[in-house]
Amino acid sequence: MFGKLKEKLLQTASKITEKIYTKGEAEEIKEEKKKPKIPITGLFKKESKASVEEEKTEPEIKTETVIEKKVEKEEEVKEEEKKISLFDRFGLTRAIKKVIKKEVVILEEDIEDVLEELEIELLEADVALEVVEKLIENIKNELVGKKISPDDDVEEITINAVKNAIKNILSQEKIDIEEIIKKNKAQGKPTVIVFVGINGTGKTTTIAKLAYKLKQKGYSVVLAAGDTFRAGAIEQLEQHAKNIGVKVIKHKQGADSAAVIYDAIQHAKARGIDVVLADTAGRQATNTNLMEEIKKVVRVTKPDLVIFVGDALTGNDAVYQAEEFNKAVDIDGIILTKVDADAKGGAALSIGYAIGKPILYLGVGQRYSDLIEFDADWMVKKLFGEEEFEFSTEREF
Ligand SMILES: Nc1nc2c(ncn2[C@@H]2O[C@H](COP(=O)(O)OP(=O)(O)OP(=O)(O)O)[C@@H](O)[C@H]2O)c(=O)[nH]1
Repeated sequence: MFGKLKEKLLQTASKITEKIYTKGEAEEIKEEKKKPKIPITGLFKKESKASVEEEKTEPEIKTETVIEKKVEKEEEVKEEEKKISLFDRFGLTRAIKKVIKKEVVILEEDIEDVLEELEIELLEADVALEVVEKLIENIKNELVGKKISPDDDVEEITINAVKNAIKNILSQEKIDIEEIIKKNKAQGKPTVIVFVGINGTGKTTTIAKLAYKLKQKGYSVVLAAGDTFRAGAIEQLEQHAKNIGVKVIKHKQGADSAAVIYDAIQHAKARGIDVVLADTAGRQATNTNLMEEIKKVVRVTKPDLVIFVGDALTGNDAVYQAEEFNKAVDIDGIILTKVDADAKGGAALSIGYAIGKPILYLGVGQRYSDLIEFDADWMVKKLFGEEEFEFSTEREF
């Protein structure tokens, strides 16, 4: 996940580390690493005379056991010797570490060229320009002027500087959908969520995934077939609804989208249903008429949340579309789809910062369970290789 981005960020941290080593005239030292888990000494320890004597006085039947034990111990020793030599061969029991010999104060000129390279690479990874500029500024704020002494762990300082710079970009005010549902439930009303976005980003699919997730959490859900424009959209939503066991409120194709969603809300109120998830037709932000229509849908239905569904594969275009939809209907949050197919990761890093709204979930596949909650720490762990994410290629739709 986010392979390209991860590689560029880790490379930057390591290049800055090398700059500091050079400036601080670093030298290499050998340091003993933690011994492997098995207490090696325990295996080599000469058995005390007494214990050997004891074994000798053991009854005949035990002789076999003593010999077996000795063979077993020798085998363990051989095994361990093999491992030690392997460790030695790869130097895993001894680490080569660099330590700067004198204190270093990082100047902007020390890291300028590394950050210029990073700027180009991030743009190639589909990171929006304003996000690239902010990230570079954040790294400079973290490092320029920083004093590093010979006792400091240079690698840790540089990797943390890049991590903090990323975290700052990803830290938009989070929305807790369940909290909103519970609050509305207490007031006896459904939570209405309208999904907007351009064609083919995965709105219909994402609605089904969220309905599946909410149902698993014990909430009742009804879907509103508000995409009355695209041929087959209503049937597609109905199939998803059937697969996950929720109801769909629909009108004929071509009907007024706001009217369908309005009816779904009345249905939910009448039956005490917790959540209404409303689909809408995909539309280009440049299509003024269709943008006017989505404004009307939001005005009439007064949803608790307007969620923009963006396609991670479209990189900067997803950011542009999010900005346009945000101007038109003031979106509350983002769901980024097809992240499983997006090696670059630029949209995931950019879209929230560009419009100042949080990413709520990521779509990571074509199963109903392939919708995962998003937060800054989660993404930082993925970007800095502290956690891997296993995608599934299984398809449920
Ligand atoms: N790999 C992958 N495919 C996805 C994901 N989310 C949606 N898709 C696929 O994207 C395609 C479009 O999804 P839809 O839900 O039909 O898109 P839409 O936004 O409703 O499209 P319109 O109705 O034209 O607006 C489908 O083939 C989905 O299976 C995802 O997270 N990962």
